Amino acid sequence: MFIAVEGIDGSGKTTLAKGLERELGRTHRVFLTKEPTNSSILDRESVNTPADALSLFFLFVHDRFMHQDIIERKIGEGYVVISDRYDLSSFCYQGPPMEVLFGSMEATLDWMVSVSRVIRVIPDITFLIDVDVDTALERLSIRRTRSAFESRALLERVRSYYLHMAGMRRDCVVLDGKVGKGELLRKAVDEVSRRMSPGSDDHLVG
Ligand SMILES: Nc1ncnc2c1ncn2[C@@H]1O[C@H](COP(=O)(O)OP(=O)(O)O)[C@@H](O)[C@H]1O
Ligand SMILES: Cc1cn([C@H]2C[C@H](O)[C@@H](COP(=O)(O)OP(=O)(O)O)O2)c(=O)[nH]c1=O
Repeated sequence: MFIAVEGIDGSGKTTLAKGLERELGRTHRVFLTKEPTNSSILDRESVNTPADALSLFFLFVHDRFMHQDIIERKIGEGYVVISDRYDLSSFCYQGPPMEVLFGSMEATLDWMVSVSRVIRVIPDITFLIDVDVDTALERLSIRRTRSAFESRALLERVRSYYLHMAGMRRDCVVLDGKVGKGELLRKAVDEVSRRMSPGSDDHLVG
């Protein structure tokens, strides 16, 4: 099984991904990973022009193109794979600054989804942790640095892209990120348990 955790910066992805690793790790072999795998992609001053977003989109898709082979291998070895961010991050972060090239969110996403067909390993479940931008930024304010992606206006657009994508993708499960960490984790674990077929033991610790 392949689980992705998505949401705006500060939504609680890393907390949930680690919680899932711990809880699912009681009964399954778990491989926790993240994107970008190549964090030098993030060493940029500005990401707001369409040209910046376009080159970033290709860099992130390339990073994922390589990453999917590792994920596929781990799934084949019987692991439950959890990725902190995956393909929705590219659509939802690079989409807003590129929208001017396509005229609408729908047209932008159509193009991105089409380019992203090179990514053949798609999550069984994508948890989208949905929180309002104020809450997310408040949580991030205790962090030392902020990435160039974390401006309020952009995060509002990113959130609306995420909610739109959730309506388009069958693997997407929207979780209310305002609930406490424990409750959020419980809901996610329940959802995973429901999706794992009852008799299946192919992910069990041997
Ligand atoms: N459900 C939650 N309720 C309250 N605070 C949370 C919750 N989940 C995470 N946090 C806190 O918010 C901050 C950002 O969480 P983190 O998991 O790093 O977010 P992300 O990976 O989405 O940027 C951390 O200080 C974390 O302890
Ligand atoms: C994977 C991916 C990440 N990003 C951005 C979103 C985040 O701001 C940043 C990831 O930074 P990271 O330091 O991993 O942060 P966080 O814990 O906040 O998720 O990269 C994209 O814009 N597109 C992508 O495809």
